[in-house]
Amino acid sequence: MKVYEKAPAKINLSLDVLRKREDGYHEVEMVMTMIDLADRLEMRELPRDSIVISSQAGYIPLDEKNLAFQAAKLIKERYNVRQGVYIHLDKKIPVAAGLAGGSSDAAAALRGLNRLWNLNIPTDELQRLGAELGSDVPFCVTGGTAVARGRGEVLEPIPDPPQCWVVLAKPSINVSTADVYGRFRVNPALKPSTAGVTEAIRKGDFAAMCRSLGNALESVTLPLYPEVRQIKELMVRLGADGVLMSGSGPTVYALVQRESKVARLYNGLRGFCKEVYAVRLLTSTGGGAAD
Ligand SMILES: C[C@@](CO)(OP(=O)(O)O)[C@H](O)COP(=O)(O)OP(=O)(O)OC[C@H]1O[C@@H](n2ccc(N)nc2=O)[C@H](O)[C@@H]1O
Ligand SMILES: Nc1ncnc2c1ncn2[C@@H]1O[C@H](COP(=O)(O)OP(=O)(O)O)[C@@H](O)[C@H]1O
Repeated sequence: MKVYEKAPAKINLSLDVLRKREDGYHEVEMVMTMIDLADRLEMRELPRDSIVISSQAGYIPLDEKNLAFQAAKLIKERYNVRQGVYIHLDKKIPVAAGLAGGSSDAAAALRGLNRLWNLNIPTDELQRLGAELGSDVPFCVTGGTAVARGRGEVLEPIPDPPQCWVVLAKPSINVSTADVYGRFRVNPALKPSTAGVTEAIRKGDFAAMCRSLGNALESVTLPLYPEVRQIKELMVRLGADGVLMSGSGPTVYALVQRESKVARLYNGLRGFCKEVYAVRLLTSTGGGAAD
């Protein structure tokens, strides 16, 4: 038997870092939503009891460092599954980009293996397992739009944002999430308004949502990598309605509602950056391409 799962990328519409905790993680408050840029996972039973990962992408680990491998190992151990699995990852989400590609693959593996092995694990338990794999995995288990607190695993679902285009540009630099959090210092003068974003979303007010976008981790990543700031500035010049770095970066996204602006942004960014994508938000009310 085979199962397939789509693993979409997330963007952070707001990301506030409240304080460093004693366990080394940071207490966050962020608004996350999914976009229609996704990896695809195929999961197939193996006759022997092992986990095998393959991918067309040459630049991700295929051993126990792969988050989909870790998800399979965790679920096998906890539910005493003696069957093996072959997982193929069709990678489309750029790696180490601030888009939670690995986390979404792990979440998709949890959902898919729950089906493949008929385990009937409830969603909240899949999220608890996900939290053992990474802070963004619980959100990726359900997707949608949510305020995430704690280290990212305490989730409050909220309505989807007003539908729009998302034009993303990933500069070819590698940013380590742990390094960015490690360098972060709380600055009350640079406090993103999670309440502003959620209020705008609840009112369906696209312009107010764009005005409220904010990411505290920009205070670390922008000074370290000037090209990230340059891309933000270019996006504004090219007519973006709202612009923000996602997660710890380095990907920057522009939100636009008018389709006529998308080609202008896409082409303008392509002159500056090799990896540029134009996609829709993945909302439940349509607009995101279904599988
Ligand atoms: C910044 C965010 C925003 O959505 O996304 P990305 O940039 O990774 O996409 C997340 O908080 C990243 O979540 P994730 O990538 O799952 O992080 P984890 O694997 O759990 O942790 C990697 C490292 O980041 C730091 N970390 C992570 C989350 C958190 N709330 N506080 C932290 O200090 C820790 O040093 C940890 O060792
Ligand atoms: N399935 C996977 N896809 C992408 N990266 C993975 C995967 N499994 C493990 N990794 C590793 O996780 C790290 C972070 O990748 P990713 O989740 O794409 O970034 P981010 O947390 O910035 O969104 C990379 O260094 C990569 O080698």
